Amino acid sequence: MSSDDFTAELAREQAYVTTLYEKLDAERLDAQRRLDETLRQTGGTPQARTERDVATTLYTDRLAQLGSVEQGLAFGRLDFVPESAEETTYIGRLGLFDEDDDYKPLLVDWRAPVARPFYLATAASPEGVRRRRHLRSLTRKVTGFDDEILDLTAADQGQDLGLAGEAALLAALEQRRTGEMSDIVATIQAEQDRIIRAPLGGVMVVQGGPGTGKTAVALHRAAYLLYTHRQQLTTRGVLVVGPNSTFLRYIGQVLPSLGETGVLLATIGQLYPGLDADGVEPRETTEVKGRLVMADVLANAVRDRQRVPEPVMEIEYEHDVLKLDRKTCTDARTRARRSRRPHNPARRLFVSDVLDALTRQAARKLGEDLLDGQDLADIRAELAADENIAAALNELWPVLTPEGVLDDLFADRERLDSAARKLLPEEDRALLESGRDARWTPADVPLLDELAELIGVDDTEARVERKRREREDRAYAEGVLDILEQDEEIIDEELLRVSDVLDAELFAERQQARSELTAAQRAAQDRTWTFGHVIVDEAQELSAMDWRLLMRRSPNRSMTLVGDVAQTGAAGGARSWGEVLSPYVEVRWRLEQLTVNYRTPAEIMAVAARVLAEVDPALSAPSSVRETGVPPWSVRAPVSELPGLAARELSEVDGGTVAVLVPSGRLDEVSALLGSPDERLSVLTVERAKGLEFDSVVLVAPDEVVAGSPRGLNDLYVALTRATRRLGVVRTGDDVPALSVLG
Ligand SMILES: Nc1ncnc2c1ncn2[C@@H]1O[C@H](COP(=O)(O)OP(=O)(O)OP(=O)(O)O)[C@@H](O)[C@H]1O
Repeated sequence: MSSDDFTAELAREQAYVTTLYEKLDAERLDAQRRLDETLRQTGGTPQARTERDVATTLYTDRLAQLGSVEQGLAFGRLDFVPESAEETTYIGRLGLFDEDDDYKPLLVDWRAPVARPFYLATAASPEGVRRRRHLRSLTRKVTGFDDEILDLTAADQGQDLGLAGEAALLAALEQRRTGEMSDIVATIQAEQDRIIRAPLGGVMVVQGGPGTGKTAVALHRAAYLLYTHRQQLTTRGVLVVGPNSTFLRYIGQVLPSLGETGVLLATIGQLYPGLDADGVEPRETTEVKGRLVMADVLANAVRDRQRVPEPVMEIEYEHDVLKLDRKTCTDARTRARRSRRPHNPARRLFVSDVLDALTRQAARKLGEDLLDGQDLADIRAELAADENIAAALNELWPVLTPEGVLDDLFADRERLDSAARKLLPEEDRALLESGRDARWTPADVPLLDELAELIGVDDTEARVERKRREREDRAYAEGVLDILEQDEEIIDEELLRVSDVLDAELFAERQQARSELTAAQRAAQDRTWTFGHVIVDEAQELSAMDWRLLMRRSPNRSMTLVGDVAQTGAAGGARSWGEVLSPYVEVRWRLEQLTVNYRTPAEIMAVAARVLAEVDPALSAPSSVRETGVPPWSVRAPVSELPGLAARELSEVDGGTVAVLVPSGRLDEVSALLGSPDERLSVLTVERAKGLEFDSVVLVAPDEVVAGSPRGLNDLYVALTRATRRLGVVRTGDDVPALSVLG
């Protein structure tokens, strides 16, 4: 294309894109006007109010969505071959239609079926597409475009990796990293697209090496599923689980940039309402807590709290003594246990049987034959209200809380031994011991969740309280509305402005009430919430106990699990997907693989591949899409030289990000040394860097990373594959044979 032709074509694209933004602005105004109108309506029947709430939600969501697509609204264009039904289709972040022209699509949402050829068409299989164009833009200005002509003469384009829109893809990959992940909606590749659009039901595992876009794919899949199954999924919500809060912050913007705000992002440590478990503990302790056998340990711990007298318990009652013997209590306990109810609800049966026995005893003392049924009921009620008897019942079958049981278990060696002696060897039990009220760690959360199941947390009171608060809020809102209505009848024009102010306050309150009702937020407060779909990133890190918790949140087993067994760092993490999943779905899960590495350049991957071969010769590293021409470097130097090395890297990446990755034992030392005011520089352990990426990575003391855990080589592999442009290794101790290529 000549430069004149290019300029003219760019102007045409600009004109079209400008009309799209005009349309977007008009839609925003319209949604805002409708929202204002809805919020201004007052009073009415309860049904009218409910309808108003629904409309408020609808317009607020629409406004948020329209606000989120400002950058890169339209990013693609397809021109079809002349004989096809379509001619030209623009692809963008959401759908826009022309109401004046029979709702002709002006812009097609990337998730709509008609947009698919944009991601799938190849020269060999063009799907009716003649030309695919990627539009580049900055704010609302179109700055350029890249074309691909899809005819067979171009069939060898995209080399053997089969890349679509290669120029646009490479341009995206070469961008400096900002510390926040960005969406890939303009350059999704065919192998990724198939995963993003896979059917909703069932368990799908996406296995792929580092940088193959697993995280990106998982998030775009969430957006796709919400678009395609909106009705079903907005009520139950979608849960995305990530390995830690650093990671969640890193990915936090992707879904909002795709117009989706209703997804719950959480770590396992956040999946027990009311807790944000972020305590730290030795790796070995985490491993023991994650073992499946802990479910039996906890079941024993709860059973141990259901006691019987040895052999008799004497209770003072009204200047007399009542006796509870072992047999009576054992029978009551057996009946309560056989009910298969959890501990707290089963308590009612135990208490009832014991009270019956005590009532009979007290009646005998009073001369049984003289008493009628009413007398017996009165005695029973008195016994039930007696403090000593309540204390005895509490000793035998206490009301429990998950937190209380777990705290007691880990702080009291006798309890721990009793529950775990036959299940865990002495050294593992020692690892579980902690001080009372120790900070909860992420590994405690599935244990608390398991206990909540065993104990059956009685949330009746909380529920009643919630209902009461809802009623109060509603009554308050109605009161304000009534006042407004009366005022509006009597006040003159000028004073109406006062009611406008009041309206605004009320609107704000309604907004708050509405947001409290999103599925994601309700789910966050409710342990028993089950999600419409569950997505797990870095799924290889989860322990057997983590999986039990997640499966409870997904009884319909509609799940997308993304991860890489070669990157497993957790001692209790996955070695094979089958092993992890078979207890829950047997063989009913499907595997998808991603094979192209979009992050790490070939020069760095060559080093990482050698480490992978040592982890397991059967595993193969993904192929890199690009080379940088910059070989990784390696020096032997003391850590005192790190400030200089880090500064050099910062200037090399010219505004990009640098991470200094350290073995966990050196985190404090190196952080203090680098004490960086520059937010583009971070010091992280390899564990924390999992899932993240940086323009440049400096790995310190690789030998200590390898020696630091039973899966040290996996950790080394993770560390080497975090860089998008430059990699350096600072050796302080022994050489690591797997890195010998670096010299
Ligand atoms: N189709 C694509 N277009 C543009 N960028 C892409 C594409 N696919 C992946 N990327 C980019 O490649 C990088 C790696 O992606 P991502 O973090 O999702 O990989 P991953 O498989 O989760 O890696 P890891 O296993 O190391 O955590 C990201 O910067 C992502 O934006």
